[in-house]
Amino acid sequence: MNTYKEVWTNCLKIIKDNVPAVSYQTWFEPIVPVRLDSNVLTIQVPSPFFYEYLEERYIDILRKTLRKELGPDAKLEYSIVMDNNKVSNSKPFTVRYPAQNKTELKNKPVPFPIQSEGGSIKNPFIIPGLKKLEIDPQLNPDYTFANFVEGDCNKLSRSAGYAVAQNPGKTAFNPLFIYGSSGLGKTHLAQSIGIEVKERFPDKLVLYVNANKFQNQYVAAVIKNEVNDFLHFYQMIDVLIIDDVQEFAGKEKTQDTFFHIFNHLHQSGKQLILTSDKAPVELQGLEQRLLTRFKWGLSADLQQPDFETRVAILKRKIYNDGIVIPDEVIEYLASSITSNIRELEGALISLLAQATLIKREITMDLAAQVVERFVKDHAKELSVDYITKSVCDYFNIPTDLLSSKTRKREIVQARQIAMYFCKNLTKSSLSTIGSTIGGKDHATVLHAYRTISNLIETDKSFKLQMDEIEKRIKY
Ligand SMILES: Nc1ncnc2c1ncn2[C@@H]1O[C@H](COP(=O)(O)OP(=O)(O)OP(=O)(O)O)[C@@H](O)[C@H]1O
Repeated sequence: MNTYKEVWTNCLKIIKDNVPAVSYQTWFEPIVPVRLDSNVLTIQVPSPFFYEYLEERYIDILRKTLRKELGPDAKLEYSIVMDNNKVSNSKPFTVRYPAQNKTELKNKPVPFPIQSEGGSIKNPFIIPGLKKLEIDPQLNPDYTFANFVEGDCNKLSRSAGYAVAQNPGKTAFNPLFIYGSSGLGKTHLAQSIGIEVKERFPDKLVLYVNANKFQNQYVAAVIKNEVNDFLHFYQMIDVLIIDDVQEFAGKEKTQDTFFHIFNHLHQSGKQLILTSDKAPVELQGLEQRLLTRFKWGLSADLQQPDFETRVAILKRKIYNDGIVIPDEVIEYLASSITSNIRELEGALISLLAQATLIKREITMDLAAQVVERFVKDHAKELSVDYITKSVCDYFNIPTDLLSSKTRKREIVQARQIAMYFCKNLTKSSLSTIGSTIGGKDHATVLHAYRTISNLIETDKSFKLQMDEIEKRIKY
């Protein structure tokens, strides 16, 4: 029989080959194996957040490796050592996986979270020395105002963005909150502002960061005990652009930290630009005090472009790429793909690739083939809201009932099914799925996922029903 250390070392060997090096260092190296009681391995982790993160991101690989070592009944227990500075009672306590009841965790003061996925912001923690501080603003040079075609769908947002770029921090549009569905130009517009500010005011510190990356950096700072440096760094920025703030949903500590950064920057007359897939009033899982602040400046939406704007966007792209395409083909593309500019561009790129590969002229015939395939492949952009609605339609229940507190069996199961499909068919995190569907936490989503997976494996008629729902969602 292997000792607990050997078991864990064997698990680590497999895990190391299967997760990125930086994640391995961050999430697996700090783990200390503490005991093995028949098939139950206990590992010690530094905080509840650590445990939650492992459960959310790495539970599959943990389960597989552990079963390989200890057989199909392998179990994992966590011993969570609280930070001595922050918790009076530092006695470790254990949570048995699968941990469905988080009250034990919730009642303990939770130290700041941890983690790093090797965020790509270069030198995020440079301390200003004698020389002027410089940071890489993380801007895509193609995302300029010149390349952002104006139409009725984006007039207000674009002109507000332009005004902000002329006078960052000094207009009433602070924060500037840009929202709209996927692929309608939020990132492009937000980055245009950053590029314009850099051109007009080269000394201003501009930084673009996606909300997930911000969260990862924050967590990494906590691990390394560098939260002060993290705050200091962000509080120095003159124009801070945070993309996809809906991703902060359910991440309370990150929201808390962002709240402090927001206040500091706003009070110091610095500019904040935020993007989101929903208007502030519709955002779920975000603290009220943040939502209130998001509404302080201007909330401007991006809508679906009309036909003329879609044609203009394609023409701009073709012109930038130095290519010539017959007008009728451009118009055909613009009339076939209507709701998402990213997909419109994608279809154009596919068409160019096809023409190059098979050395054929770009004709209407070729365009029709490409569009047909493209529309099929990108039939639907699946979102948590869309999936929830599809599941509710299938069971013929109102969507708001799914988010209610009812314990009625069929509602609970419909909710679990919606969560299952959201985890499988979208890139949303468990926290985001949970907070969108009834304000639940990530553990509830994980539990739902496991319950439904088990049912699919064991109950044939349930599986058939699930196949039918999936078809409805996808086609
Ligand atoms: N008005 C526009 N003019 C020219 N190009 C545009 C315009 N709007 C969007 N695009 C292009 O469409 C693509 C998708 O835009 P972007 O990534 O900014 O969308 P998004 O709203 O941020 O999407 P998501 O929410 O999925 O991140 C980009 O290549 C962008 O350059």
